[in-house]
Amino acid sequence: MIGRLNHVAIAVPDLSAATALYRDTLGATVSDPVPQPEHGVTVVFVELPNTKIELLHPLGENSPIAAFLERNSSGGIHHVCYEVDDIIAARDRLKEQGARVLGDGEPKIGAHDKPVLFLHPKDFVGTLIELEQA
Ligand SMILES: C[C@@H](C(=O)O)C(=O)SCCNC(=O)CCNC(=O)[C@H](O)C(C)(C)COP(=O)(O)OP(=O)(O)OC[C@H]1O[C@@H](n2cnc3c(N)ncnc32)[C@H](O)[C@@H]1OP(=O)(O)O
Ligand SMILES: [Co+2]
Repeated sequence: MIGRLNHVAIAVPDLSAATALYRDTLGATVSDPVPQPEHGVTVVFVELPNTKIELLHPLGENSPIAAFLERNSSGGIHHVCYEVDDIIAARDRLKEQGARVLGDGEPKIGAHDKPVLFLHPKDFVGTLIELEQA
């Protein structure tokens, strides 16, 4: 069911410092910061030849990454995003199998203008999973 790795997301305490690290030290192509108010984060995209890295920083009062950054004060890998062909079929199959789909279970439009859903990290060996419709 899951297909390509779309991105790996890293939560960071200082977005401009993390962007400079990826651009200047690691020599990657990075985007400008893109606010995603629906998701409570600001995102910088790092383009790699075979995938993307998302640098995430909290946005607004109730950011879903705030508690994670409190626990991981220097930042850390926050989620991986896998592509699926049909996000509703994937969601229904996962729910049947007992996995917890986060939020209200309805896909939101993600950073790449495609529907996304998140799966509880405790149901997937300690890793938060994002599904994105390809
Ligand atoms: C823009 C978009 C896109 O790419 O299109 C994005 O990515 S938006 C990316 C931001 N959006 C999201 O992440 C949306 C989905 N995420 C969420 O709803 C939340 O982050 C949760 C996954 C529910 C976790 O929230 P929070 O940390 O406040 O809950 P909590 O403190 O009760 O944590 C419950 C347990 O899960 C663990 N836990 C929390 N976040 C985790 C993570 N990212 N990876 C692995 N484990 C994690 C905690 O350590 C804790 O374990 P213990 O009990 O053992 O201590
Ligand atoms: Co993401």
